Parts: sequence; structure tokens; C-alpha cells
Amino acid sequence: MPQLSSSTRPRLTTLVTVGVSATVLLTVLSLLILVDHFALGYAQREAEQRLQQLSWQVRGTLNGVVRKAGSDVQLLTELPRVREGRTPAEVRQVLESLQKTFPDYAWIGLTTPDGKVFAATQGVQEGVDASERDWFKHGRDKLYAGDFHPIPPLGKKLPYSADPWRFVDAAGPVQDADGKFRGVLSVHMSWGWVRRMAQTILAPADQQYSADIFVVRADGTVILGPRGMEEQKIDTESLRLANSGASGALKESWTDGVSYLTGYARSGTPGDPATLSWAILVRQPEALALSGARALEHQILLLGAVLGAVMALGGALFARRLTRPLNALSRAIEERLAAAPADGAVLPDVRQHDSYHEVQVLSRALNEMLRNEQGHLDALRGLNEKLESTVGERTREIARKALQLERALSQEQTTQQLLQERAAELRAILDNAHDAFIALDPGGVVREWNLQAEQLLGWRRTEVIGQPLAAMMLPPLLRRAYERDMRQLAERGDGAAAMSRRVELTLHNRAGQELPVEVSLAYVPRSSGHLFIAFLHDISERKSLFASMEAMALNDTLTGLPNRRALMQALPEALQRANRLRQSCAVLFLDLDRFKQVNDRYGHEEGDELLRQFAERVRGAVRKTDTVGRLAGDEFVVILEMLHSDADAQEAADKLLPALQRPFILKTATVSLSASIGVAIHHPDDPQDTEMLLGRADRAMYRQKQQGMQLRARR
Ligand SMILES: Nc1nc2c(ncn2[C@@H]2O[C@H](COP(=O)(O)OP(=O)(O)OP(=O)(O)O)[C@@H](O)[C@H]2O)c(=O)[nH]1
Repeated sequence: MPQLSSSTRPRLTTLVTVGVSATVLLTVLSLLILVDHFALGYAQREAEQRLQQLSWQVRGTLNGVVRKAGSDVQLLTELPRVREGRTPAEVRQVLESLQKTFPDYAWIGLTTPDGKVFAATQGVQEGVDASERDWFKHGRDKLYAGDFHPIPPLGKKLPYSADPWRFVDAAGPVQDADGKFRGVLSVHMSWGWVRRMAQTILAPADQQYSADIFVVRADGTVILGPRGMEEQKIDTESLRLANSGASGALKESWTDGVSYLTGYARSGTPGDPATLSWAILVRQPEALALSGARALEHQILLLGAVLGAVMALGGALFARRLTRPLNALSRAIEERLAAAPADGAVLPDVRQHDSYHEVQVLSRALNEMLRNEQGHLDALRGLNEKLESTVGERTREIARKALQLERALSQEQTTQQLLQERAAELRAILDNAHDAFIALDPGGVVREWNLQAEQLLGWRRTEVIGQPLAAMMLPPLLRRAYERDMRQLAERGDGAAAMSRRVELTLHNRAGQELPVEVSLAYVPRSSGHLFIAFLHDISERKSLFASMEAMALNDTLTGLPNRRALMQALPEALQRANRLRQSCAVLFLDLDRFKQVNDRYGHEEGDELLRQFAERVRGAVRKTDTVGRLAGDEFVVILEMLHSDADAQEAADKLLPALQRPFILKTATVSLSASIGVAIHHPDDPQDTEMLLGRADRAMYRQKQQGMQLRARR
């Protein structure tokens, strides 16, 4: 089980305290941001709206006063006493009556048609030529309002005022009863009423926060404003907007570097000469306009800090209270973890806490978990022991298997080495074998070919390995038989029985020469494909030796004629032919007379020579188809075949005698001898008894010899 380090993990109390403090801090900060964003924005909009309304209020008042002056001028011009008054006093009385109704009418006068002041309040300026004045020029045709301007001569004649005398004119044409132009009536309003109007409009609160009202002429000259700024020219954004006819409020910096909120509007009606177009600006320093919101912001910050501290403290106390049972539980767990249970030790329960529901549940769950853990630990110990035992067993088994494998590998290595040595031995044996060795697979393809095979057949090993054998060295007739045999062997699958044999064959070597060989065949069953192996032994010499021995066995070595054995083979064949051809044959039995004396007198070599010459003479005296052989010593046999009659045989014997009686010229002497000839005839239906036939011929020869001896004795 992992050991938890208490020093590296913060306590829940700390976490809750920090969490509450952070939450309060975040709440206060959020509140500040909201206040800054909404409250200040709202306060700015409120201030701008108020300043805008003030500018509208000033505009309305200015327009009202100018309209009132125009209305008063209109009223006077229509009064009969003004239109028809004959004396200045008569007209002056009417004018002064009007002046009393509005004290700011500083001067009211009526001119003559040519511009001289006919009558005026308090007689001021009467008789003065005003034809060059703007109000006269413009007032002749219709109602006219003139801009703010000082009139020094008039000002000097008027009573003292705190402000220098400045006037706003209103003028209009007067017609007499006949409708003729009588003159221009003009009212000069003093400027003091405007300042009073501004004081009245600005509420005490605005005055306290230094709100200022500006009335500005179109050329930028301030005609009403704070002291020091009147008669000065200004150029602000609000002024430009007001001159363009717009009205509203904005935030801007003035030339004093202070940021102001400014409301702006324009008085008068463009194109109406009876009105006056002035820009009205009402400004207030931004800091003062928003001071209320700023104060609120500070209060919220202070309140938030106090609230945060109180809540953090409260949170810490609450967290401490909340986590006390949890701490006790965690301490209990740490202590249990610190005291690692010894093998087989039982873990004690943790104390049950019932402070509140969750801790109660947690305590129970913890104890339940501990009991489960105890069970798991016990099971784990059991498993561990079992596992260790299994691992030990498996390790021993693996070691045993590894040892066996090592031995098997070593054995395999030895076997491989032995196999290689055996293969090398076999190769050496095969290459040094006396016979040629060939191995074929079931398809007749050459798989092995030793040095003797190369020498015997002429093909090199590399040329024949992988090649079909039959096409190369079997004669055509044998090739077909070989292919048939191989096919049958493959079908029957009993190669061992069929192949374990020794045969003699005639093969063709590379030069196309026939080569008699003795072949020892064997069948080698193998899992990787059966093999037919053959040892080929060259039997050329044996064949020729055998042929010569056979020849020797059937021929008489002295004369070269067929010997007795050959005669005993040839005679039955001759009898069979005679029977088959229905023609008689005969046997002549020849024996030299007194040959012994030649040997005795001249020696055996001379005797041999005589026998050779005798054989030649017999051979030369009969037909080629007749057989001449030497039975033994000086006895010869002639087999006569295809006889037409019995006399033919005697005739042949009679023809032989003269040839035999001629002298034989030997090395040391010339010898004359005679021979006795006995004749025995075999007819086609006679029994096939060669001994009997030879016996008859022998007996006939003996009789012949006896007769000859008697003749010689008589002589
Ligand atoms: N030189 C020689 N003598 C042989 C050979 N074979 C047998 N003889 C001799 O031939 C003789 C044959 O014997 P005979 O036929 O009894 O003697 P012969 O003198 O001919 O007597 P007749 O036949 O009765 O006239 C013997 O003396 C043999 O030794 C041989 O191969 N060479």
C-alpha cells in the first residue's frame, strides 16, 4: 500500500480557507469590474444626458427671448400710435411703456425712413443717423434679429452695469396708416439677462461640480462663458458638432488639458433672419461628473475587503470545524499506514465519528474498507505464497528444461557433426569406390554421380545432376523398358522388392559407345523423397574373357577345330535339322593309322604339326557347311549335312582319303600316313541318338582299320 506523506499535501482546512478567500476576492474583483464597467458607464451616460438637457434648456431660453423680442417689435410696429405718431414724445411714450415690461430692453427707438432716430426711450440717440447700422439695413424689409455686439456710444449713455453693455438687436419695418414705409423700429436687449438665465438654469449641484455654460458665436468667439474665456476663441469637437446643427453630449479634452463631458446644441433656425444661431455648450469636468460613481467604487472595494476578511475568517473556522473529524480519520489512516502490518497481523478498526452525516458515512465506509482490506491482505498473502511456490516450481522446471534443451542441442550439434563427417566419408567412399555410383529420384532425375561415374560414362557430375538419366545413356529399346519400369515402381510403391537386384545392361557412354555394365540396384526409402541407387561395374573385360574362355571350351587348342564338347553340341542340332529338313546326315569317323610311331620317331612337336596339317586337309576337303571337329588324339569327326543319298557320304569319305595320304612335310621329316574312315548315316526318321550314331561310325572306322592292317600284313 502506498505511504502518503503528510508534509507534501495541504490540509483540507487550508484548502477551504484559501478557497473561501479566493472566492470572496474574486467576487469583490468581479463586483469592481462590474461597477467600473456599468456604474461608471451609467454615471457617464447620466451626466452626458444631463449636460445635453441643459444645453437644450439654454437653447430654448435663448430662442424664447429672441422670439419674444421679435414679437414685441412686431407688436410695436403694428401699434397705431407708433405708425401714426406725429411727435417723438408721442412715440417715445409707447416705447418706454414697453421697456418697463422687460427691464433688459436697454434701448427702443424708431427711425425716420432715411435712418435718423425719430424717437427713443429716454430720448437717447434721438436725431442720430443710424442708416449704416445693420438693424436698420436689415429691418427695413422684414423682421430681423441682430447678433451680440457692443455699441460703445450707446453704452456710455446708458446707466452703469457690471457687465460691459452688449446688445442683441431686434428690428422690423413700420408702415403708416397708408401703408407707406415710416421707418425701422429697433429694440436693443442688454446681455445681462443671458447671464442670469445661465445662473438660473444651472442647478446648485451642477454649480457645485463646476458646470459651465458657453454661448459661442459661429466664428468660435465665446460670448458667454466663465470669466477669462469670454471674447476668446475656442475650437472643440463639441463646437464643431453644434455648428453643424447636431445636438448631444461627448467626452473631450479642452485646452486646459482637463477632460470634460460636454453637452452641445445650436440655437435659432437656419435661414430665418428673426432668429440667432449660436452654439450652446455645457461642460463639466469628467472627474467631478463621475465622482459619485468613483465614491461608490471605493465603498464597494472597502466593503469587499472587510467582507472578504470576515468570510475568510468565518470560512477558516467553518472549515476547521468541518474538517476536524476528517482530520481525525486521515490521522488514523496515516498512523495505520505508518505502522505497516506484520505478516498475519489484524488491522484494528478506526474510531467511528458521528459529527455529521457524511463523516458518519465515511467512518463506516472506512471501517468497511479496512475490513475488506484485511480480507484482501489475507487473500493476497495466500496468493503471494502460492505464487512464490508456483514461481519456484516453474523456475526449477524451466532450469530442468533448459538443461535438457542444452543437452539436446549439444547432441544435435554432435549428430550434425557426425552427419557431416558421415556425409564427407560417404562422399570420399563414393569418389574412391571401385564402381560408378548413381542416385536417382522417383522421377528418374540424377541426384548423385561419383568420380567413377564421370570416368566410366564421360559426363561430369555438374552436367548430370538434376538431369533425367534415361535420355542420356540408355539405348532406345532399353529406354522404353526403363521408363515403363520406373512408372510401375512409382505406381506400386514397392521399390525395395523390385529394385534390390543385380542386372547386366549395355549403356551408351558420352561418346555413344556401347558399354556393358553390371548394375547393382537398391531402393532407399526416405521421408524427403525416395532414392534409387545403382553401382555400375564395367564388365567389358569380363565379357571378353568369358567369350574367349567359351571359345576355348568349345575349340581344340591344337587345331582350332571344334572339340569333342562342341561336336557333342553340334551333332544333336544337325540331327534335328536333318529331321526338320527331311534330309539325311552322316558322321565320318577319322583315325590316323600308326600315328604313335610319328611321335615316337620325330617327337610330339612334329606329331602336333602333323595333326594341324591333317586337320587343315580335312577342313579343306569338305563343304563349308559341314562341321569338322577333333574328338581326341588322332581321332577326327566330320558331320555331313543335307545329303541327297547314302552314297553321298561314302563319296565324301572316298574324296577325303587321297588328300590325307599325301605326305606331310614336317620340320625334320616328311611323313606319309594313311587314315581309316568310318561312315554312319542318320536318316530323318532315325532315333536322335548321337552316341549310337558316333558308335556306329567308330565301329565302321575300326573295321576299316582292321582291313587296312590285314592288307598291309599280306603285303
Ligand atoms: N603328337 C601328339 N601325339 C598324340 C596326341 N594325342 C595322342 N597322341 C598319340 O597318338 C597315339 C594314338 O595312339 P594309337 O591310335 O593307339 O596309335 P596308332 O599308332 O595310331 O595305332 P593305330 O591307330 O592302331 O594305327 C598315341 O601314341 C598318343 O600318344 C597329340 O595331341 N599329339
